[in-house]
Amino acid sequence: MTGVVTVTLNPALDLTVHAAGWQRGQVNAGQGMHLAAGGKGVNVASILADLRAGQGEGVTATGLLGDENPERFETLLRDKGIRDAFLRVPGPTRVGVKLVDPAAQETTDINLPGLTATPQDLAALDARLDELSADHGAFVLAGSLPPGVDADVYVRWVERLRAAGRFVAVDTSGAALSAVLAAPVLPNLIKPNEHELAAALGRDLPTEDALLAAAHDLLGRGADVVAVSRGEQGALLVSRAATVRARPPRVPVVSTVGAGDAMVAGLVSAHLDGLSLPDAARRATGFSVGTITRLGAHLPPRAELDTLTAQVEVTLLSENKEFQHG
Ligand SMILES: Nc1ncnc2c1ncn2[C@@H]1O[C@H](COP(=O)(O)OP(=O)(O)OP(=O)(O)O)[C@@H](O)[C@H]1O
Ligand SMILES: O=P(O)(O)OC[C@@]1(O)O[C@H](CO)[C@@H](O)[C@@H]1O
Repeated sequence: MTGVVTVTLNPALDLTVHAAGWQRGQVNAGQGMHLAAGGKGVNVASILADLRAGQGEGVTATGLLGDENPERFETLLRDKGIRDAFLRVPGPTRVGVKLVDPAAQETTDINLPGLTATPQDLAALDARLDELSADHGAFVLAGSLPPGVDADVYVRWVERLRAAGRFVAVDTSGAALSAVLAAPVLPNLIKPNEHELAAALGRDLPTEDALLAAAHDLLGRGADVVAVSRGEQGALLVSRAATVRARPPRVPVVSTVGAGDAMVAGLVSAHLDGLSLPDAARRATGFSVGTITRLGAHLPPRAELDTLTAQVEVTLLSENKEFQHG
């Protein structure tokens, strides 16, 4: 059972505005804009489909999608061969503003709350997840929660899916991440960035050692892989078999939106392909770097991706032979 389901409770139409040297509180000139379907799970599905060279077969995207502006989502999913299992809910999907300053190679995000989910929407999504879990092996629960959703929704789904023997990855933030990290059953894979992890645990994690200690603590409590991403500094990854640091090469950044989602897609595909942690770290970092060299969550062509992936610097910080093949 190899199919992957990505779940996006709070998708977003990403409005990327390029404004070189823009200044807060000033009148700024923009050079261009781009509107694209996004949201973390949508982006993960998009990257996974690219990995299969446009044959998204085996990738299913679900969640809650506003029925007033679904066209860009429907087109993306259709073009990439991703199965559209989104429930339609009344109203417009939120817009996410991504202000890119190409000169500073910096992206500023303004994420809106999204459509309020009703208890009926959530019950219907529960039922859809049950259906999908019958014949899909891996689930990615990604992104923020829209209004109306309890912070422990991912906790419930992680418990249910893991009890059914499914592989579950979670990438979220805020109260939803705090709830996931405090739950008795952890996801197989967790990918917070360093700031999200510190905020969710309610303490500073100012050093690599502090981040690694926090990640190891989550392994001890049942996660299989914890990947802490650190923007241009790369990522720290831990499993029971190894502890790894991955550093990306320097690349011309077009937009960092989707960098973390590409990393999640890389790690999930690495799990499905049975890669070791160092190889998974290399693949996932290659995906992230490839994604930030273009607009939207898309992998570059194969040759370019391979070149970037070969330039990722992977350092094995420690290994545990007992679990090498675990
Ligand atoms: N400026 C950059 N230069 C090179 N690589 C980068 C840069 N920003 C991000 N990356 C790569 O992308 C990975 C994930 O980035 P980051 O830690 O910013 O994730 P994130 O905060 O979850 O991202 P997002 O929420 O925007 O998708 C990093 O580990 C790194 O490999
Ligand atoms: O509000 P969330 O769900 O945390 O983040 C939403 C979002 O920033 O995440 C994606 C990039 O990771 C974007 O496509 C989207 O706008």
